[in-house]
Amino acid sequence: MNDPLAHVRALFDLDDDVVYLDGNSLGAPPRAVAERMAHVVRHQWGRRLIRGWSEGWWEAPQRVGDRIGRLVGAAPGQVVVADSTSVNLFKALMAAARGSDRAEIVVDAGTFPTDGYLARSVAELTGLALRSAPPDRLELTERTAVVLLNHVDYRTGRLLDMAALTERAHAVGAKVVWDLCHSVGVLPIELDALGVDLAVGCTYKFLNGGPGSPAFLYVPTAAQPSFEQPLTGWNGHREPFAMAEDYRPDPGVARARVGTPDILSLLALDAALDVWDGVALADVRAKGLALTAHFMALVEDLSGIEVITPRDEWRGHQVSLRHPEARRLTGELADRQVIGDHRPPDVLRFGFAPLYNTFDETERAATTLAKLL
Ligand SMILES: Cc1ncc(COP(=O)(O)O)c(C=O)c1O
Ligand SMILES: Nc1c(O)cccc1C(=O)C[C@H](N)C(=O)O
Repeated sequence: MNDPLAHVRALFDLDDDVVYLDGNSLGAPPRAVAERMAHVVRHQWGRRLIRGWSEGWWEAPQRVGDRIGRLVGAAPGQVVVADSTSVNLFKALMAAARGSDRAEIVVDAGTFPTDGYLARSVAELTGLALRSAPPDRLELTERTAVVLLNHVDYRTGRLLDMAALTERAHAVGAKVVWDLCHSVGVLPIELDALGVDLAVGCTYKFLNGGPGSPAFLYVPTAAQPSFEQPLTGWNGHREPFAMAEDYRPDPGVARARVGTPDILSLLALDAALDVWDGVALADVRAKGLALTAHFMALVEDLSGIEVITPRDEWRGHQVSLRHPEARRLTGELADRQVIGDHRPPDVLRFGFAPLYNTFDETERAATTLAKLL
């Protein structure tokens, strides 16, 4: 395949003898990050000290949010980078559910656990019921206040139809919150165009922000005045430095902020996002589909292996294989420098990051697995 992204791998600090197929859990470090962090620590923090806050740090959650907005089809002023995905899920679900005269929150069955746990807490706090339903049988009705959906399933890699499901939720007057953890940086997403109500996602996977890099939250402009999130910290205040007694939320997306941002992680993410300059998401998508298709073709007939990732284009950039000895195989692959991961009880997961993974690596991983089996 002609690979328009072949040159991007050189922007990453990777060892060529390691086949890294776990970028869907923790992305690889872009080389620019180490250099930028040294600059931030020595020059911004070191020389500017407290003055850093008025020299770009304070606005960084919105500025970096706008950079992510470009990857998810959100016009400027609608994405903030802050906190963890879990915390942002809580803000989003509470804002969507509280005050509703409807009866239930719906979450897709097989959701990543934190989403389900938080939906449960929000249901308890708001007095709504929580119903878990398979994505192809959601059965949304006028009773549904909000539905929480994982765009790409962390276990199987299945991709949901965001356009159709958002429309279905809206047809019954329900709100939809999308978890984009496994789809941001994978395929073109059109949050504004589809009229998505709220979305969250993490930045340490395909956005390569680094371990624990802050998550993002999308609140569309039209919904901002009514976005009443429960964590009314001073960073979300209209005039944080007025130190006022009463909480008055910022009129814009900054109302989704809570406390002091983790500037070092945020600026590491900012540096990591540079690798996306000049990259077309359509190319990323095409290569991701090709890498995963190639890998599936190489492993599907191996003894004891069942491919559980969809073969059609309704998949993200991971391939999940079921095998009774998944845990042992994942460990033995890692011993041979092929890094994937294991999800209990019996799933081997391989994430393909088109910015740095190659077809040669795909073949090395498949050959190593074949030898082990
Ligand atoms: C779909 C999904 N949602 C949420 C999370 C958790 O996010 P965090 O640990 O940033 O709260 C993850 C991964 O950890 C995930 O895969
Ligand atoms: N967030 C993680 C962490 O803090 C440690 C180890 C792994 C993770 C992950 O991101 C797991 C990932 N969300 C998954 O899809 O399983």
